Amino acid sequence: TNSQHIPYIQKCLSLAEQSPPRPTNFRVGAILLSRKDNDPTFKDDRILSTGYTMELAGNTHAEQCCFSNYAAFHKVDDDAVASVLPVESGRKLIMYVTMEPCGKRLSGNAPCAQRIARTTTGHEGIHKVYFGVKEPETFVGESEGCRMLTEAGIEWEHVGGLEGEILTVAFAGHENGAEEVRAALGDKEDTGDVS
Ligand SMILES: Nc1nc(=O)c(N)c(NC[C@H](O)[C@H](O)[C@H](O)COP(=O)(O)O)[nH]1
Ligand SMILES: [Zn+2]
Repeated sequence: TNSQHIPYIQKCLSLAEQSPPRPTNFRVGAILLSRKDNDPTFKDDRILSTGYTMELAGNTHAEQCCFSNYAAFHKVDDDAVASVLPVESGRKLIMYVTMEPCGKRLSGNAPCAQRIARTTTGHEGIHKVYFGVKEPETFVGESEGCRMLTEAGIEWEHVGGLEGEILTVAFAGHENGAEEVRAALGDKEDTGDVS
């Protein structure tokens, strides 16, 4: 069941709530952790880094800040973060994000799915990404993040149950945020069963 992932999505949501509201992006929170294989209790999880949208200067994304915070702690440039991520036999690197990592950014900055994929170039890197909601179509239409992760051989999983809370936080800086939340949630119903 995905209930064991909910506490992490909720922690990411608390991070997202620290993000300054803007109409030009979503407020998102991210956590990077190391998890022992075959440990369903998660009691040996090690949080490596966290990030939220615009935590760091400039037009920064939650996942981008998560990596950048980790790179800074280990005194390397952002683009060298893969080289300082832990590689431990019997453990995997896992990321939790309130929203599907972006596959395209209107700003043209490197999308987070690409940043996550790059951790596996020449290194073990991120094994799996859990997120609480697919990216709404507001900025880029049909989201590409999951496809990019799959192409990079990175697993991903949608952890359902908190979509309303996540979208309400994400859209807080938007002119008609509540309406956009309803629309985004409504999209889900369209794709759901037709009972
Ligand atoms: N996963 C994710 N984490 C974030 O921290 C964030 N802000 C977005 N947002 C996705 C959205 O598609 C982009 O915010 C817009 O496409 C505008 O692009 P910029 O953010 O200006 O580069 N998505
Ligand atoms: Zn992003």
